[in-house]
Amino acid sequence: MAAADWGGKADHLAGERATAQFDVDGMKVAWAGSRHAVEVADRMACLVASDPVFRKDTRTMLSRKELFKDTLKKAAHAWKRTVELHLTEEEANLLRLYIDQPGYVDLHWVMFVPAIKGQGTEEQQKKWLTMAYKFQIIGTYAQTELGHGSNVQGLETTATFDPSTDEFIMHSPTLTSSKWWPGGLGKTSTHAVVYARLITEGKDYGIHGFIMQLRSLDDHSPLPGITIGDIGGKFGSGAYNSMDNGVMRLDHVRIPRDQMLMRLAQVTREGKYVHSDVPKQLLYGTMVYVRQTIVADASRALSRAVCIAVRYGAIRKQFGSKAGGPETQVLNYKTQQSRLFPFLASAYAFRFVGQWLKWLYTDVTQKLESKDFSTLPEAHACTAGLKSVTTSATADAIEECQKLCGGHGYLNSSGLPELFAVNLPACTYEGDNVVLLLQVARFLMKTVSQVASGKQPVGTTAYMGNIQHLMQCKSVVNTVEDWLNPAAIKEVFEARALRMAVNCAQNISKAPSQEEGFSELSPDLVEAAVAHVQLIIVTKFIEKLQEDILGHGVKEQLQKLCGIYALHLIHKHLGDFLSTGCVTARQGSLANERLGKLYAQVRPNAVALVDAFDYTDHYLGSALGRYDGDVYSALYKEAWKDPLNETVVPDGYQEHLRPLLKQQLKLSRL
Ligand SMILES: CCCCCCCC/C=C\CCCCCCCCCCC/C=C/C(=O)SCCNC(=O)CCNC(=O)[C@H](O)C(C)(C)COP(=O)(O)OP(=O)(O)OC[C@H]1O[C@@H](n2cnc3c(N)ncnc32)[C@H](O)[C@@H]1OP(=O)(O)O
Ligand SMILES: Cc1cc2nc3c(=O)[nH]c(=O)nc-3n(C[C@H](O)[C@H](O)[C@H](O)COP(=O)(O)OP(=O)(O)OC[C@H]3O[C@@H](n4cnc5c(N)ncnc54)[C@H](O)[C@@H]3O)c2cc1C
Repeated sequence: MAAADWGGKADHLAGERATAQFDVDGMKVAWAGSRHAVEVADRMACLVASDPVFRKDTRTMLSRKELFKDTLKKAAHAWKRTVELHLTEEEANLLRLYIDQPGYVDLHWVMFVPAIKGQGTEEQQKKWLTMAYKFQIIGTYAQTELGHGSNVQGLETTATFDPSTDEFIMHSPTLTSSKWWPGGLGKTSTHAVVYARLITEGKDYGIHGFIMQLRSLDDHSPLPGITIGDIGGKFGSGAYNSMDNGVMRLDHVRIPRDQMLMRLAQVTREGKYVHSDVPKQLLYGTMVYVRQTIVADASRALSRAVCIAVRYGAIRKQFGSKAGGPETQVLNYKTQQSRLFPFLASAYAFRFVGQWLKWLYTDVTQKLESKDFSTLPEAHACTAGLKSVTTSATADAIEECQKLCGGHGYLNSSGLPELFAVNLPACTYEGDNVVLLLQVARFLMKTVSQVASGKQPVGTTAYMGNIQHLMQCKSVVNTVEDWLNPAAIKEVFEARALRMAVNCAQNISKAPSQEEGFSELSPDLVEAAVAHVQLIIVTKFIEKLQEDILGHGVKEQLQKLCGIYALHLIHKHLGDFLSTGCVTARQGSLANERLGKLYAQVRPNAVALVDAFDYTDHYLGSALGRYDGDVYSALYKEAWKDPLNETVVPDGYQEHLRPLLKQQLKLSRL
């Protein structure tokens, strides 16, 4: 995007941009995935930024009710624009993305529609998706209950088949079976895919999905037997409070039999339960799909925080030469670089692994269509693990970026508090991160045992097949420069991950039972899972560098960022690398030395590297992260927008402040 599109004002960061040693447009293509992706993203971002309905600069000052209404307005306007402009699915998704306000439409498109696509029969898809695609109905994904979220098999809502009427009776038998959390459920959704225990012929067949109409399509009132509301305010101002996460109780609500999603299993007219030949885990397919999209969200959120902190760090000056010379840009402090540049590298690393994960998901989906279910366990492990590691790292990094921006980072106008509050729940929704890492660990333990019995692992666990070498190899690194070698880096990550997994497997085998061992060792298993996932991220970054990457200096910058990503992990998790004997203390300190050199090389490119994310000022929503770097004017201007500044003398002065001051004055005169 050209500077003029950002307002064409003085560029306080021009000096920083002049020191870049690479082609920023080429980097934009590498980041977005293709020239086409850059072009569409630019067009949609500008469409949103130039439309007054999509303003969000006073969002954190709105009451919950005002914010919710504003979300309804934006969603309706977005749909109107989508129809008027005949936007493609790709364009419409990006439009929603740049509007940047969580709302019911996210659940409708990201969960309700995919759940019906994945679990509905062709006939059911035809009926329900036709209405959903035209927004004649609004849907959500109602799985979690007050008493159970992680343990899906523990859900209590029942769907009891009544053969006398050919209906299911949907019921919440206890307080804890109340549906709790589904986005859009509180006030908006007309329909939902509701997960409930299927009971027929007196037998409980476990959790299945059912399509339910919740509200009247005439006046939006809940249908008989359904009690629905919003679950209340959430963390932070603005942020996820635009979403009406809901609570729902069902009192013997009847739905036709054909509203059970019947791709995985069916109930016949007579009430017989019949299971299809597809694995029952496909019930969890929607979650696999969404976890994959969340990795892309994490890289976006992290890149926004880093963009703000880098640009501000280049503007902000503190302390200077004793002789009264110019003050130092805080970005020049080595401590600032060692805290911030690993996040910059992580943003790129997560972006590339997210692109790969999207490919993996598409590949698995195609295989499933031809009834090849062999890659499902790996897809589950990869989506669960990457969702977990990227969202946890992103939430931590956004919080640290606030600190990196000092006091101004704590202001809502920095954009960081809202960014943190919106992304923090990604560590919990779509599966608590620890629960998901334990799923990865379970997959790893199975793979280790298969390797032990001579089976050759494939895909992201293929490295485990090299067990003879990886269990006893020593890193070849001898000089600082040796840490530039991708093969040397990959080897230590592989050895660390494998040794941690094998240690766990050996310790589990000493326990009285597999289950007890798994439970006792769960903290170690989580660490082994993290090591495996970090290896995937490092590997995919290295593989990205083997592709054709166009643009002067682009590949060189990415090589440096890949080095920073890998070496900062070695530095951070040195305990793992030392205790598993993959690197020595000396090699660890050489890695750290290399890291310092890489930070210095990235420094002149830092602002250009965040420019390559290609974010408009509207999307970034930060006085500190403005493209033109005019930070202080922006902060000053933003302050005056606060409702407290609407009057010079505040409300409450007459009732509370004046009497207090007068009283104290009187007392002092006595
Ligand atoms: C250029 C860029 C363009 C971008 C355009 C993007 C457009 C975006 C537009 C706008 C942006 C808007 C932003 C939207 C962002 C996303 C919105 C996100 C909204 C979030 C809303 C949140 C929703 C939710 O949270 S829904 C509820 C989620 N709940 C959970 O995740 C529950 C977690 N629990 C579980 O998954 C399970 O209970 C469990 C896995 C923990 C345990 O399962 P269980 O059956 O009890 O037990 P287990 O014995 O462990 O497993 C049995 C076997 O099954 C295997 N398995 C488990 N899960 C799966 C699976 N998912 N798939 C495959 N297999 C699975 C498991 O490994 C076992 O196998 P084994 O062989 O027997 O070992
Ligand atoms: C903003 C937001 C939006 C959401 N949207 C939806 C939605 O649209 N639809 C929907 O159905 N749900 C939704 N959810 C619910 C979400 O999916 C659940 O909150 C999530 O799956 C975690 O489950 P839980 O809340 O039961 O946590 P719990 O499982 O109760 O977790 C509590 C703690 O226990 C730990 N723990 C749990 N089990 C284990 C274990 N086996 N081993 C070790 N530790 C364990 C966890 O790590 C965590 O620290 C949403 C949640 C949030 C926060």
